[in-house]
Amino acid sequence: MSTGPAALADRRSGMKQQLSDYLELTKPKIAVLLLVCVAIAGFYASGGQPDVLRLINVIIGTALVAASSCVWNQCLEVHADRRMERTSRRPIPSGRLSRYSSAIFGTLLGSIGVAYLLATVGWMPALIGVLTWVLYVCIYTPMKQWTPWNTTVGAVAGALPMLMGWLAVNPTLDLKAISLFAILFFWQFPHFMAIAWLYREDYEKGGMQMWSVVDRSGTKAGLQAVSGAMALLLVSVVPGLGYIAMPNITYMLLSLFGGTVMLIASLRFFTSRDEKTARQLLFASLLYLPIQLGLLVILPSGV
Ligand code: HEM
Ligand SMILES: CC(C)=CCC/C(C)=C/CC/C(C)=C/COP(=O)(O)OP(=O)(O)O
Repeated sequence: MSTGPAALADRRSGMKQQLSDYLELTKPKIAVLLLVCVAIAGFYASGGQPDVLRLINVIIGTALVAASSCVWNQCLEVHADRRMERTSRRPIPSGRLSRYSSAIFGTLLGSIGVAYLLATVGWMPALIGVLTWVLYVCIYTPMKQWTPWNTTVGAVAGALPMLMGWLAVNPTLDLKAISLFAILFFWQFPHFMAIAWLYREDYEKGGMQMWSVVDRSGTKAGLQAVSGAMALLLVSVVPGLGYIAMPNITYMLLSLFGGTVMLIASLRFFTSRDEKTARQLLFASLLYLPIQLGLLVILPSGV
């Protein structure tokens, strides 16, 4: 084996590339927003006075289990990912990482994550973590090839981590916990229908049965976005109700405003269905979620 400076530099850059490939497998951008949501759920569940260590622990455990689910998702979807432009350069379809080593990596992440959750925040968040993993990897992932209802199942998997954050600090799932779950659940319809429309040709190539593929006119994707945004507008107000005698009016008004922006963006997408309205809706969705949930941190008196 060559040990000259050039060979050493080559080996170092190869290792760097591998590390960045393994990181890419965990879909870190989605994970960041998801973990912000988990943190806010935990903060909100504690009535604004969180046990910081428990909060950090549930974030770490959820990050590991979510990363594992994303790795396994890509191990199972390699053939479809290879056919789609958006995903063809991912580490497994492009041949930079093997399916085998990725599956081992995903299994390690998941096992450590579940053990970590069990050891630090108890069995309830750990159980929801396992259920979410199974829902995402074993049900949602294959379902994408069968039916457009896959998004509804994916949205349950996307929203369940809210309950992990909640249950880590509060063992009772009440109306506020359910409203947090519902906010994240309904948010995903406008978020994803914009994406499903933008990448409809790609999804078709990958054999994915999204609403934008089974109905090429885009009417059904538009309707799903608008229905999701309407439901989102309604449920986002619920955390402001607090005790009936003391509703958090500021929170409720700001929620109505944010929800209306999402609804208008969804309606524009429904009526025009072009690149511009879809991109605007996707952008609005990515801005809306951290702001909406941030209101629960800034204006906690509605708890
Ligand atoms: C049915 C559920 C969901 C589906 C099918 C979905 C799908 C996707 C896809 C395909 C992209 C990539 C878009 C692109 O490359 O332009 C994306 C972007 C994104 N998603 Fe979702 N998503 C879902 C739920 C979620 C959830 C629950 C979160 C976090 C709370 C989330 C956060 C994000 C973020 C932050 C981005 C932008 C990342 C980037 O720029 O690559 N998504 N989503
Ligand atoms: C704790 C735990 C297990 C959390 C998992 C939560 C999680 C990763 C939710 C993601 C929601 C979702 C359906 C994303 C899109 O995946 P996709 O497969 O449609 O995206 P792709 O086409 O880019 O691969």
